[in-house]
Amino acid sequence: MSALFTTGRAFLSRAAKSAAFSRSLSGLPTYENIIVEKRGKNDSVGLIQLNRPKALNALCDALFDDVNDALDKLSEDKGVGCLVITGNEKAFAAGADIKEMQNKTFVDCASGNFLGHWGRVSKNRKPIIAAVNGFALGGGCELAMMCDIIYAGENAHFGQPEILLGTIPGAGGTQRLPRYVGKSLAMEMVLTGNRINAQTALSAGLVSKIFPTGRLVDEAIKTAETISQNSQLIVALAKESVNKAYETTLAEGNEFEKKIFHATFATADRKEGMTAFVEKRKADFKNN
Ligand SMILES: C=CC(=O)SCCNC(=O)CCNC(=O)[C@H](O)C(C)(C)COP(=O)(O)OP(=O)(O)OC[C@H]1O[C@@H](n2cnc3c(N)ncnc32)[C@H](O)[C@@H]1OP(=O)(O)O
Repeated sequence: MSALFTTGRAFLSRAAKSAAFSRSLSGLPTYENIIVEKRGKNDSVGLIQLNRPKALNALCDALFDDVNDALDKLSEDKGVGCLVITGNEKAFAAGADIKEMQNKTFVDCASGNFLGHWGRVSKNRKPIIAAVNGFALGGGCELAMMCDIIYAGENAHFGQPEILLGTIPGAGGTQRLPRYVGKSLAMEMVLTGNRINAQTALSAGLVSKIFPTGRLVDEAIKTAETISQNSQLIVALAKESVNKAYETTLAEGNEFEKKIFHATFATADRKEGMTAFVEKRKADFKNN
């Protein structure tokens, strides 16, 4: 067992203990494949930790069902303003579960819309930060890219190695990756299966910040807490507007943004934010 793995297990067992404690306070359900907690000031951050360490958090169907259920619960929770998804220190997630899909046929995939339920992560209205330590490969890299912000630990590695398994990415790897890191690097990653490290991911634009491995999750929670202090209503509109930039032409995107900007003037939070500035006090947003 490597020193790194020992550290990862220690991290997990600490997280598991604190999860058990906070679950009893928060009323969040327990899951087989993930640990869910509320963290940060006023429990305003929902933390989802992928928890299949023996399989390097391979994304089996049941794990994704757990993630989707937790996202639903946290999205309904008015006290939670931002979410963080993480793994452990060895792996964020090593991809879709190869053992689970090894014997699937085309008919199984097409008729069951295999991986279709993964897309719900990117449709969530609340912002999601991926805190990536260790391997983020295949579906693991795609899961990180479905989130709104990616922070990486110094030991993070990103890759789309599906080509080595005789297949291609199936949850956005050939679509999101070129938009984030450019065509040349994305093409090289997808066609060779080679991984990039955290530093390359930072300079190419896949991640916005790198932190020491042990500090990563706390830093992601800090940012999530900052986001949670803003109006949830306006945060959701801002997220929608930034995402529009990836779905439309520049002119259409600018038009959309202007309309949403005008729409914020119909909210009490916009009035409160500007009044608080003029009165030199902190805004007290009510999410309306
Ligand atoms: C959308 C499509 C996809 O995502 S396809 C999957 C893409 N991902 C991959 O191809 C990565 C596969 N994993 C690896 O290449 C390696 O595990 C590694 C480089 C991530 C780590 O290597 P290491 O030597 O450190 O660990 P092991 O290979 O011994 O793995 C430990 C344990 O985890 C199981 N495992 C790892 N990845 C997966 C996976 N994607 N699906 C299912 N299981 C996985 C691996 O089999 C080992 O378990 P064991 O019981 O010992 O067989």
